[in-house]
Amino acid sequence: MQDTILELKDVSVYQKDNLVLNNISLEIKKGEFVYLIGKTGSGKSSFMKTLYGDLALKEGTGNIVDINLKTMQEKDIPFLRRKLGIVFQDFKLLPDRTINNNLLFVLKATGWKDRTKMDTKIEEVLDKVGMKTKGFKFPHELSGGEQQRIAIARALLNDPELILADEPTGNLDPQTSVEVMKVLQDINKAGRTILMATHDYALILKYPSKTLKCDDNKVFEVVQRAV
Ligand SMILES: Nc1ncnc2c1ncn2[C@@H]1O[C@H](COP(=O)(O)OP(=O)(O)OP(=O)(O)O)[C@@H](O)[C@H]1O
Repeated sequence: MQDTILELKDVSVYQKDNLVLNNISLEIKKGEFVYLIGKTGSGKSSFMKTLYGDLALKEGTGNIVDINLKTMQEKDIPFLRRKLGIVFQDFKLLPDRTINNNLLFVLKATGWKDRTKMDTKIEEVLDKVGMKTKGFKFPHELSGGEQQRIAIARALLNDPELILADEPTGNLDPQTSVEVMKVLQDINKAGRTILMATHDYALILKYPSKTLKCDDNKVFEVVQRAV
């Protein structure tokens, strides 16, 4: 299991009683950058939600960052989330506090106590996304691309073994999308595993990588044609 970050066998994903995805078997290894593509409504978000414990795994077996999704209980979900970094399309920053305080809030909520260590960590993650000088600002004082970089910094706070990014460039213009993508690429080059759901084929062409597709209730790997 050492090099395997995610392994699913015969997994089915349901929304209420509706079958969204069927018979998913796949593996993601440490260090990979994997895209998840598919039409609107094909099940990308439902797939991601199963991985971060928002949808229970009812059929099949799954292991993610050494946690068994099948036997995991409600009380184990915070532990799972701490081993994952999750990035959403709409950033989800707290509007009533500065960037530094957004990050501090997450550290405190995940058990950090030492203020000096917290400040050092915040500086480190802001530096990784090129936002070291913006910590004093409020979210609404930043552009969409900057807010997404902060959301990526937030995802890095607890050194996650896997980053799940659900349409991280969905609200950004093409140029800003490329800038955010460069940040994700750098993070991946530094050794972190990333699974990114996206509609953005231009990004995939610019940064080709292993690609999974949701279609017709299935998830399968697609081979990219050379361009
Ligand atoms: N909370 C819910 N309750 C019931 N059905 C849902 C719920 N969320 C999604 N679905 C259904 O599950 C299917 C898959 O939706 P999902 O959001 O996973 O697709 P998606 O590929 O992420 O779409 P998009 O690209 O638009 O975000 C759709 O048919 C959708 O209507």
